[in-house]
Amino acid sequence: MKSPITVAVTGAAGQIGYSLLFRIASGSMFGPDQPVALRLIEIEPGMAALGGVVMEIDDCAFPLVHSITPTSDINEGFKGVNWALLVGSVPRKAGMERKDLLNINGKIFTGQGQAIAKNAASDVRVLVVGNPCNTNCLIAMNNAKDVPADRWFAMTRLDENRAKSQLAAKAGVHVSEVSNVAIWGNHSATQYPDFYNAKIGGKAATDVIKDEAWLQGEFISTVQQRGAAIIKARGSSSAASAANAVVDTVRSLTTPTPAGDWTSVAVCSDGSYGVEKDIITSFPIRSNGSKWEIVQGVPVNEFSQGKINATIQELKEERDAVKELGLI
Ligand SMILES: NC(=O)C1=CN([C@@H]2O[C@H](COP(=O)(O)OP(=O)(O)OC[C@H]3O[C@@H](n4cnc5c(N)ncnc54)[C@H](O)[C@@H]3O)[C@@H](O)[C@H]2O)C=CC1
Ligand SMILES: O=C([O-])CC(=O)C(=O)O
Repeated sequence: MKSPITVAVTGAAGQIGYSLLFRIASGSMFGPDQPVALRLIEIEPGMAALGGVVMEIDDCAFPLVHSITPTSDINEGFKGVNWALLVGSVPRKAGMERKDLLNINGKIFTGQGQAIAKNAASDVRVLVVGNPCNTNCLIAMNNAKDVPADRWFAMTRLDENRAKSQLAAKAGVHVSEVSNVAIWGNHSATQYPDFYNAKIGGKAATDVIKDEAWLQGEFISTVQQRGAAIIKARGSSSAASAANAVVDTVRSLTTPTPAGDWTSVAVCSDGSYGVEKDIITSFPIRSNGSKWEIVQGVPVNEFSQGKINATIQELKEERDAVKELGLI
């Protein structure tokens, strides 16, 4: 039996938590022979509901669950964690942009960054889901200077999965035929889902879908606005698909990327592709199972460059706003 991986999930009693915990516990995230120690973090008002979720995890009798620690104390919650999944925060409502949440959610991530630096395992990796996730990740990272920059991630995998699904539907093929979909920039309405480098059945997506006006227009806006469309339809923001994307993100970072493909996650920019350094922005990345790298040499044409510039500009503005708030 392997020794357990310790995973912290904040907002564990929330919508995403309710889908995510059972996927982690069943082995979907770390594999079918990897035990997990769950550290479930909630604010005090969420603790009663979290107690119910813990009862349900118990009632699944998962063979891989080594232990469950529900807590509202972040120092206890992040103790010894190898992975910290920062979900807990307020979701937006209809009519809001994700960055409207910065004032509400931003300050959560200063304390959590500090508590991670103080308590987590030396190999900790952190994935921020709570919105606006790129800039919340920037806040946490800047409040945890001892944790190297390559351990911080913010989630754009849901956007990648959405983009793949839209391309597959338009091309009339199964989604598994779609590869090399890069999301650039912010998890927001300015993100750029890059169809120029995407492949369908191994061919350039633009050779399979000949409708470039659709690709440049409706495709991009559908992906950018998908979160809002779900809020409108469901009355609350996407949860099961978000939890699924968390599982996909961690799996993609901890298992080798298939040859020739890449995946999307927001990481601390090292200046690749001329992007401002030290902001958290989505790139195409590859992993060998333990180390990841930004894929270099992906062609960026003039159209793509314009879209990337716009989303990076928004991230710089968000960074400046949180600097002004004293959060970084
Ligand atoms: N990056 C992405 O692709 C996506 C991000 N999200 C974001 O994820 C976040 C969570 O969404 P839901 O689970 O639907 O919200 P929710 O409101 O159902 O659950 C959030 C939970 O977090 C808890 N919480 C609040 N502050 C906390 C803190 N300081 N520490 C620990 N727990 C805290 C709340 O008590 C609540 O139980 C939202 O910010 C949402 O916008 C949602 C979908 C996709
Ligand atoms: O749109 C929202 O507020 C929730 C979210 O991040 C998404 O569904 O992509």
